[in-house]
Formats: sequence, C-alpha cells, structure tokens
Amino acid sequence: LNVRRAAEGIERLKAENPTLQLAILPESFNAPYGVEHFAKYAESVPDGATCQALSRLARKLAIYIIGGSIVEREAGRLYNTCTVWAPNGSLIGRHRKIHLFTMNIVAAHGGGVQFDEGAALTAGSELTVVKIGQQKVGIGICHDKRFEELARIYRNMGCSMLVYPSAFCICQGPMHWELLQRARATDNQLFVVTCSPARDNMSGYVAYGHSMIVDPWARVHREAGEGCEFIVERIDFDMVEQVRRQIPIHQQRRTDVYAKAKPKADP
Ligand SMILES: NC(=O)CCC(=O)C(=O)O
Repeated sequence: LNVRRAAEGIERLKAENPTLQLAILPESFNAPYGVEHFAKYAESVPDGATCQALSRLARKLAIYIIGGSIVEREAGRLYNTCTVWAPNGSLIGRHRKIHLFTMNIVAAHGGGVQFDEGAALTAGSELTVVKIGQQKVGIGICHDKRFEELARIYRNMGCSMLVYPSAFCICQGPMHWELLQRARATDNQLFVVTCSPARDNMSGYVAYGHSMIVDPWARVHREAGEGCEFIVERIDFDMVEQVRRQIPIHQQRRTDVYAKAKPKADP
C-alpha cells in the first residue's frame, strides 16, 4: 500500500510538473520503522517488489528516483538501504546506512526515545555518490547526517547536493533537525535535502516530519509541515559556485596545520 501510494504521488507530481527530474522518498517509506519490523519487511535489492516498482516508475516517468530507504536482505544480513534509479529504470546507486541509529534519550518530563538499529541491522561501509544530470549527489540516511566527516568527504568528492532520506525522531527534531542540515550546508557550501515521513502520533515510532531543502548559504529554502505533503522545487545549482567563490573557505583550509595537530589515536 505504501509503495503504491508513493508511486501515485510521484505520478501526480510529474503530471502537474512536466519538467520534474528527480523525486525523493523518506527513510523506511514502504514499512513501519522499528527494530521489530525490519526482518518481516526485508527485501532483496534490486529484485524485490519495492525496487522493481521504483525501477518501473523511474522508467515510465523518465525521472531519477532516490528511493528513500527499505530494509535490504542479503546473505542473511539486513541493511537500511537507499536505492537510486535512473530515468531508464536502471539502478545507479545503493547506499547502506553507515551510522546506525542508536540512541537512549531520557526526557526530563518522562518518555524519551530508545532505539537500537544495530540490534537487527548491519551497518554499510561504503560512500555513495550518484550523478543526477550534471550534478554529483552524496547520499546518506537520516542518522548519517550527524556525521560531518561524511558530508565533508562528499564535498571533497565534488558533490553539490547531499540527500538524506530520513525518519528523524520527534525528541531531537526540534533541537537538531534543521540545525544539522544548515550546519552541513554551511560547512560544505552545497544543497542539503531531507525527506521525512509525515508525523503519525499513533505509530510506534513517531517521525518528526518537516522535509527540507537547505541552500548553500545555509538558508531554509523550503520546509514541509508535519502532515503528508510534497515539496516541489527548482534547484539553482549555480548558487553552489556563487557561494564557494564569495566565501572561499575550501581554499583557505589549513590542512598543513590540521595534519600536525592530528592525535595519534582517536581518544
Ligand atoms: N532514523 C534515524 O536514523 C533517526 C536519527 C535521529 O533521530 C537522530 O536523532 O539522529
């Protein structure tokens, strides 16, 4: 049902916006997000039903699709995996979440969030850069955006946009969701895009919502609310070079100094 709903939504958007080139879905878009659900909904990549539906959709609409994430099963292991599809329906990227979401938040008022993806999933260990049109796009999944090293490496690899399909927790959302995206955009002078499930207060895991596009000036360019909503936006990639030219921090980095200061071992 979720896959059909996502496909219908993208088809409608394409009909309303014929120049649409890329569609992005949220983390765990085809199943409930929770350690107890992962094994039940796992599929193989790229032969599983969800992947095949995304491939057909990309080909039918002649667009790229960054397919949120699904639980992938391979060789007896489970991964939180984002697949990326080209307009001809071929798989051009497979990102397995590198930093698994492990958290034990104790809220002062009671409640909080306990989550341990590592209890069921295996972490990925490869970076994923895909070419969308002329642009290099770095892929991460939700918790991956807390790790500035990953974003920095993607920037060094020439990315002009980072995309993080997400299902951020409601506890940290108000404090960190926008902050993290604007921080990654400020540091690396590129677009940062997140796509979240809508908030459902009745579900076992309540996602924050607020899908967002942050521009290379680190301004929030567009933001969804908490409900079910699509953002459609034209991205001006010239802005990446404009910002990098005007504030040339990449060239100003003192890698010679940093190298000397490097601790021998991680503390
Ligand atoms: N699905 C996730 O990775 C959630 C990450 C999150 O909420 C965080 O605070 O980090």
